[in-house]
Amino acid sequence: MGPGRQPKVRCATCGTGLCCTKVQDLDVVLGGTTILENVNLHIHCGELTAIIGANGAGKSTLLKALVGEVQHGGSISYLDEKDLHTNKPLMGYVPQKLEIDGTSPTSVYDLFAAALSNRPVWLSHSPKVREEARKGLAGVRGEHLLDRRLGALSGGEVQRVLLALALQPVPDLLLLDEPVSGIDQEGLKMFYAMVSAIREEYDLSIILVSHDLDMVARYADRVVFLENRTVQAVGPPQEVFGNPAVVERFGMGWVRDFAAGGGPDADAL
Ligand SMILES: Nc1ncnc2c1ncn2[C@@H]1O[C@H](COP(=O)(O)OP(=O)(O)OP(=O)(O)O)[C@@H](O)[C@H]1O
Repeated sequence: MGPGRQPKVRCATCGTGLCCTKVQDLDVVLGGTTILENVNLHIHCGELTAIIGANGAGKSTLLKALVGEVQHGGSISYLDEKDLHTNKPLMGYVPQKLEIDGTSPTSVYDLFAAALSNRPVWLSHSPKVREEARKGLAGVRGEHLLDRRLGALSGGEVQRVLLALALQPVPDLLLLDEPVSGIDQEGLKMFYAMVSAIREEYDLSIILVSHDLDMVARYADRVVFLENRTVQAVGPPQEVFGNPAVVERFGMGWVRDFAAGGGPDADAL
């Protein structure tokens, strides 16, 4: 946890941390189709919660509902240290993909300048803004990307830049939609290592949509399994990966081994 964010108030329901997010009876209807229904979740502060499920299960839609990008029924409430209930936690969001015009002259620094300063991006900025941008990128091992054009970045580099931006300033809730394409295995490992480091450093909730069960087993504190439009299982990885519905969905031998205490081979990750 970061030095400036010491827990003072504990969530009355779970007692695990400073803040938490409660999702109650959430549903989402898009284009006349019910995508999510009756979703109930309690997201704990200081934890990395991974959302897993088959393609089309509604994982990205759940993140979009949390961030307010799609309308939903039910309620999402947030408990924080100041007033105990607020509907406006500070959110950081990294989408699954971002359409970037490959020919655009916009640089990574332009993005940071827009986020960090009140001045129009085409005007010059103080060295302080540049230094803050450099520091932010250094946190995701991306210092060298500062003056690169956005359109010239690889998928993994874009994700790192977006992750650094999502931490300006450090949010209460960090929502990450893992990209399904454009990132190689090394890039994915680096992404998870960075997310894990962020969880260690700051007292915030991280909600991560993931397609990589090995990484989830290794890094997540809590796993949410979505299927048939709702939450089918929630709990620590050990518990959720032992759930018959999860074993059936993913059909992976190690899921059972993991539940039995074996776990994925760390060297293979
Ligand atoms: N705007 C929309 N209008 C209608 N249906 C939509 C809309 N957006 C998403 N959907 C549908 O909602 C369902 C859930 O989509 P979502 O992207 O949330 O799934 P997901 O679990 O994140 O999938 P993936 O693992 O493939 O990324 C899909 O069937 C998708 O086609």
